[in-house]
Amino acid sequence: MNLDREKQLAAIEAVKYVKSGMTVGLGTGSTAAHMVKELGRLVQNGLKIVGVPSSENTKKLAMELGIPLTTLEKTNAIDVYIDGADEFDPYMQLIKGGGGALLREKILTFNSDLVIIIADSQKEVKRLGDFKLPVETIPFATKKIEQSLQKMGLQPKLRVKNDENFVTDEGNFILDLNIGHISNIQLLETKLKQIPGVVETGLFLDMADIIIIGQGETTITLKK
Ligand SMILES: O=C(CO)[C@H](O)[C@H](O)COP(=O)(O)O
Repeated sequence: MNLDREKQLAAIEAVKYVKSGMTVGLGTGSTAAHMVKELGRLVQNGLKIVGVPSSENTKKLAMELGIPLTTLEKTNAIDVYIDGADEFDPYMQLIKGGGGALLREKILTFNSDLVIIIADSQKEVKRLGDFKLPVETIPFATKKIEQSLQKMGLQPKLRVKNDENFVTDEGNFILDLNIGHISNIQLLETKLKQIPGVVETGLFLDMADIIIIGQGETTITLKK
């Protein structure tokens, strides 16, 4: 099974929803990078779009490919947002944030008319929770949040990169939580958001309209 090829096929399929004149939200990660590259190719061939990147990495890639960009504050509406996911379940609920861009990703998702998730076949799970749930936290509060989450049995782990705390594009930290196969995911989201200093979680509940999954040499599409 070639997972990278599956990501690419899902990305190519998703880009078919993009038409000239649209404002397109650009996700982050290796699957989203395939989508940005495909859009770049189409832009070279005359597609007229404006992109809103969800991270500095995606911004850099899109600029290299000649995709015109704007910012969220300057745009009226995002027609379609395309991004990857770390896990999705049969109810189209997601865990995102493995790449650390969950805050901007969730903001773009919330502000988009159509949300398309693209994934390789390994991202599909019966129940969310094998992937460690990323939670973005304000540095000032992170130690205390960590203690609260420890008491909740969620085994928080401060994300580290190159021996330093991982810092998001918004200047925050990330705690990765072991949520297990928790039954009430909505309640967990509510509880996490109630902790002062928690900026956002990687639970994307009821946010995806379409999920396109690469499966071998083909794709499968789930719709809400
Ligand atoms: O949420 C994300 C980044 O914050 C990514 O979409 C998620 O981590 C999937 O990444 P990849 O496509 O590389 O598997």
